[in-house]
Amino acid sequence: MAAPADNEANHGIPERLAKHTVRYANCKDVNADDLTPMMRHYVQVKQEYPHALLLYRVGDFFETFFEDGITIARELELVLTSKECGKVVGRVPMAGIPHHALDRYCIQLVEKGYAIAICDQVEDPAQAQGLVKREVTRVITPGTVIEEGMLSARRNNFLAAVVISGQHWGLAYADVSTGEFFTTQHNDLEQVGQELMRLQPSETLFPTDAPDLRAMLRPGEASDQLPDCLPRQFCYTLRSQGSFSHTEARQRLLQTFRLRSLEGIGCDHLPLAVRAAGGLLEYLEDTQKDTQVPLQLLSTYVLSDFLVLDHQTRRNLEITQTSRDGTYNGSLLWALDRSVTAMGGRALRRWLLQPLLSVEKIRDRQATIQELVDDGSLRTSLQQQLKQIYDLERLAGRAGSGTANGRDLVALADSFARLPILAALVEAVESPYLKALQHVPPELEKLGDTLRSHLVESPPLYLTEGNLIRPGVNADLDHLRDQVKGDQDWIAKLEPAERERTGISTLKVGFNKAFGYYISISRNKSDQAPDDYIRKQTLTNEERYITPELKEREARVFNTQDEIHKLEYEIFQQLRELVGQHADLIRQVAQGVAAADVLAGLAEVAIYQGYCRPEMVESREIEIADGRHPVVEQLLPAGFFVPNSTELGGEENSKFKIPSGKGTALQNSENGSQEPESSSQNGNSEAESKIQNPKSKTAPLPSHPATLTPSHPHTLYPDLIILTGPNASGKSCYLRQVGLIQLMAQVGSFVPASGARLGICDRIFTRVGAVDDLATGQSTFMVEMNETANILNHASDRSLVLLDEIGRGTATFDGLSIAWSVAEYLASEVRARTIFATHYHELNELAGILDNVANYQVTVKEMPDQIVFLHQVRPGGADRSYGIEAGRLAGLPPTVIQRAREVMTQIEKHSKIAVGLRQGAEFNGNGRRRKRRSVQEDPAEQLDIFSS
Ligand SMILES: Nc1ncnc2c1ncn2[C@@H]1O[C@H](COP(=O)(O)OP(=O)(O)OP(=O)(O)O)[C@@H](O)[C@H]1O
Repeated sequence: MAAPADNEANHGIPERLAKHTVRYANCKDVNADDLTPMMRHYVQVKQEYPHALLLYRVGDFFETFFEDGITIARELELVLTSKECGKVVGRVPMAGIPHHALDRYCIQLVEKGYAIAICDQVEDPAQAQGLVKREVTRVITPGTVIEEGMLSARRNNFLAAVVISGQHWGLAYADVSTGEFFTTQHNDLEQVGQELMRLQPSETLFPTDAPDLRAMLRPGEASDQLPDCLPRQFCYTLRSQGSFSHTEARQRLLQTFRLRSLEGIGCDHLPLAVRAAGGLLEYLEDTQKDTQVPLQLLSTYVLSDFLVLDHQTRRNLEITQTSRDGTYNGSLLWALDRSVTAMGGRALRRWLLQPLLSVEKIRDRQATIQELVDDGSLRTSLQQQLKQIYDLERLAGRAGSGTANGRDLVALADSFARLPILAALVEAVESPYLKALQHVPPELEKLGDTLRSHLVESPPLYLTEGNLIRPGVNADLDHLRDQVKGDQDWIAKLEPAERERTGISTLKVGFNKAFGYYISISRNKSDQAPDDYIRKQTLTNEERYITPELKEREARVFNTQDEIHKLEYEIFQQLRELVGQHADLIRQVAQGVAAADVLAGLAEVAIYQGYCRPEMVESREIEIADGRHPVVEQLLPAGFFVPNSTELGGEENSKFKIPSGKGTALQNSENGSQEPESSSQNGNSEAESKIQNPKSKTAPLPSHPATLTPSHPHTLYPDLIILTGPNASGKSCYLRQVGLIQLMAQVGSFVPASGARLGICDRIFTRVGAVDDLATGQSTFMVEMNETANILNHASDRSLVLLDEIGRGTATFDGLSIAWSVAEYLASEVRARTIFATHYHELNELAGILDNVANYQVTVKEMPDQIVFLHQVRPGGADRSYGIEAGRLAGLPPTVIQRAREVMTQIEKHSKIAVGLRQGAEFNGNGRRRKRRSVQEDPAEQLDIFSS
């Protein structure tokens, strides 16, 4: 036996508890025979749930003892006390929570990544002979929560399972509260982490041979059981290999979904996907006990079915949260979410993280938005109706798992009642997502009628206290209620009747908890009490009596009420089961409602923010006229955002071009060596740019890319844009704006531009200024290089690559050299559509060498004592950085500024670039990109950048 605990250093027990001479802090150290029967039972149950905090019902509290007591006291800031456990064991640590506050405390524990086993009393303590019978009725883990109060309404709560074999992996994930259940398999180990990062699962199951099979690793907790490819910031539950074996997993899937083969759900040939999905189901069976949740039929997906966004890109584009502080406000989701239901909110989040590749599917979404943009009254009526639809997905889940209460079922019935109204509203629509609402399954209408006819309008929160079921539903119930009413009426009339019988006008009938009903007579009249009165209690001024009939009636009222409550609960359970049987159908309808909600919201944003419907094409071009950043423009006062156009990746026979004369139109000249436009000569003043801004809160919405007009058939769009400009001029903003517009378009949304014609991208990559990754001990430069390597190794000519500053974290020459060769490789080998923002003006030389590279700059206006940012993207490379100017404005001492200017002049005078195109970088097939300048023959000279 281990040494008893005696101080804080050993067991983390606060000093005040140590005073109580706690001898054992861990229940494993205690000999169970030395404990009282209840504590022995506690220790036995704890042994079955070593991975969970065991909350053990004692009276009105859920108590925790030993190490769990110490943990919850610390995590929930509760008073840690102790319980006497007999002579041998002495006092043991104890902390408890009131039973009515269970949910509240469970939320906190689950959020901190703990699993909780709830051991409740399963018999009435009043009836119990000896120790009250207790059982674990539920295990709550972060990924299996279904309780409303523990979930965030507008985001999914995913439970994932991962199986790895060599470089191959299978991943299944489910949202137990909504029933979604997916699986996939892939052969690149790097991608498993990316997929987990997309899902942000609350809990991930991982099979292992480790002896401590049920261990739960809280976020950040180290373990040699986890392979390096799994991100450590999630909560992992280690499971035994058994349930993840192919035979067992496959069998479980077939049984659960009553299938003969897995072919129909597309994973028959994906053993790792099957193993992950089967293992996940087994975990649910193991933890959910009586509250087994029905999941929807498993569906198989393929990573490459969707636009691939790696974690960095999701972070850099700030899709669901800002990169600076992780908040929702300021994210793309924040800018676009006008959904009115929780289901819509969750769906939009999923859509943004999984944009589409199919032009057809995108057009279906666009067509729906278009219809809702064109018909404003349809949209507002639709949204009004949608607002009254509750969270069908989760309500169906709670009904299926037997945790729904009366209010949940009434909410479902009310929601079903909205469906025919929605169907009538969309009677004459054309677009696919709205058409889907036209059909209301008759089963749901019938179910709604049943719920309404059975349940009272406002049921109570608790299910065992009656008042749930309407009269006329059940003859027995009506009879029992009549009986109670008869007795209650008799009791109500007793007072006047007894006053008359006894002649005592002050006689009263009262009730208290100890005696129930009684007849009260003041003491000076007590001699007039009739003979059949039985004295029960004497107070200073009154005598209290009962009569045999009063007690008989009273007992009947209580007993019958108990019967009524039981019967009502039974009827309610039948109703709940009936709803549970319809869970799949309800969820199908819910998905249609959620999609319509998302699209109505996107239509609203499109109108109020002046978005256009992008033309989606299969080819490579990205043409955006007067594009805007969807978030920054909402953060700035209306009209302040300066729109900028983009042309990238067009083919030779591109049919459209942005008309010249538009202040910000980008055109690549044939020879790629435009004269950089002097910043101070820029045509548009700041004021002009504001006037040109098409964004207006009330601007009519162009339904087609109106400003894209047929152009010269041989217009060349660059594949790579070198974007220069001073600090804070708007380079990053422009870069992100292009990425966000492309992403929004592939989600099916309209986009912040006056016109857009966009080829489908397979992936969007971004690399923006990194910070040191202290967690992995990587320097800024190494993080940057890792991200860049990932891009170069995975990008294709269908990718969009957005690079913001490469090579800044090392010596200038190293950085410039890397930046140059990365740009060159992307333009000549990969041909990805790329925007490369940089302060290395030397990169502008590349446009003179490669046909598919063009230079653009973000312009500023130089004033005598300040720089005015015009935020306009114009052809040409910036000739200076204004970095020294920025330093001056920031307050660097004049001598430092002066000296910096001298040094810069020297460097500029003595440096030249002597870089040719690297050997072997032949242009591919179409003959469009020709080598402009031959490779320097002398390899030493090729490396000689900035040589004096
Ligand atoms: N098109 C625009 N219209 C109006 N304001 C803009 C525009 N683009 C950027 N801005 C404003 O300018 C600020 C600086 O922009 P951004 O961070 O993109 O500059 P940058 O050129 O990338 O700077 P640095 O080189 O220092 O990283 C933004 O926060 C935004 O408020």
